[in-house]
Amino acid sequence: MTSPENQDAMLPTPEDRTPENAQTENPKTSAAVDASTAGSTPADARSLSPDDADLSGIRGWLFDLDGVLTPTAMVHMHAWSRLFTPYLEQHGAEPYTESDYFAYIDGKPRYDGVRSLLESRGISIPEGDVTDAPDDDTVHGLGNRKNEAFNQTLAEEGVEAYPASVAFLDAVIASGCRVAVVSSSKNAEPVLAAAGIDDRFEVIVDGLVAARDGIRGKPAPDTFEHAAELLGLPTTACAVVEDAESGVRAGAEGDFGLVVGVDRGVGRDALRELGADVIVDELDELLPAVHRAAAATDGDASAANDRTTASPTPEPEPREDHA
Ligand SMILES: O=P(O)(O)OC[C@H]1O[C@@H](O)[C@H](O)[C@@H](O)[C@@H]1O
Repeated sequence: MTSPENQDAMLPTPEDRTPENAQTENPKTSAAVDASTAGSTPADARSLSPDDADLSGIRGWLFDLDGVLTPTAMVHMHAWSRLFTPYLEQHGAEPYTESDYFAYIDGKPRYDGVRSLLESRGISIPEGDVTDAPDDDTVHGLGNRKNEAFNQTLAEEGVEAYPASVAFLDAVIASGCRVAVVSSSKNAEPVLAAAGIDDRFEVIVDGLVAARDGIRGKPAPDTFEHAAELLGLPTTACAVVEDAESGVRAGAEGDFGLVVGVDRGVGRDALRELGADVIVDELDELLPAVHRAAAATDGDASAANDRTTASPTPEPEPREDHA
């Protein structure tokens, strides 16, 4: 079993990111974002610190999985590298780097990741279909090859959830919030089960659900919106929790109450510019805000209770009729 700590140690830092992969477009401002400025805080930074976050209107939490709840972004990353490092070499293309993962693949549905990376190298191959064998030279064949590598690592190493994410998850559940997982991965259920946290979620919208129901994947907000609907909550009462560029874009694009960016390597400035409202390194930084919101709700409830149990309002004195 690989511990989250060990996997964390392998995570790329913002410094590992190259300027060329960090060029993104802010869906809210349409401004070009250059994450090579990571480390400096723009003067107009609008993201709240976790200490200032007001969670009082939030009744549902929509969690991404890989990189937010479990360190499986690393497992995906390695599986993609096992696919594309030899593949690009064989095609005489620019070598595959970790930066390519963040720029073209992270958070997106499997075959969208393949298309996006191949497009970046000007390589065009047939689409094929999901039944393609892993050694077929098609978009689906390559995706299936990557999936074999992913499942092999998962079986060999297992997965442990991030302890801080589990602490946060349990705190929001205890505070009465509803929770869902929203993942592009078709392997979300086995990953949640391997991490022992599958029983905590009442709703799971994963790559299988999206493909079955024809829901657009991240960076479109649709899978998050679908999860809010299944929870029976308006999107404005839900918070999106994401670590990937495509996922934060999806959250910013929708009308959600809050977008929390977890910095696992994308970089704080890039997350902020993509539309994250609050940025943390670990989710337990938001525990004080959860407790504050729960205390305020309890306070409201007991005040309402006091009002209903207080002695009834006396009948008004009969008005003297001076007419
Ligand atoms: O191939 P899967 O398991 O369906 O996953 C698709 C994608 O799922 C996302 O959650 C990951 O961030 C990506 O790295 C991954 O490629």
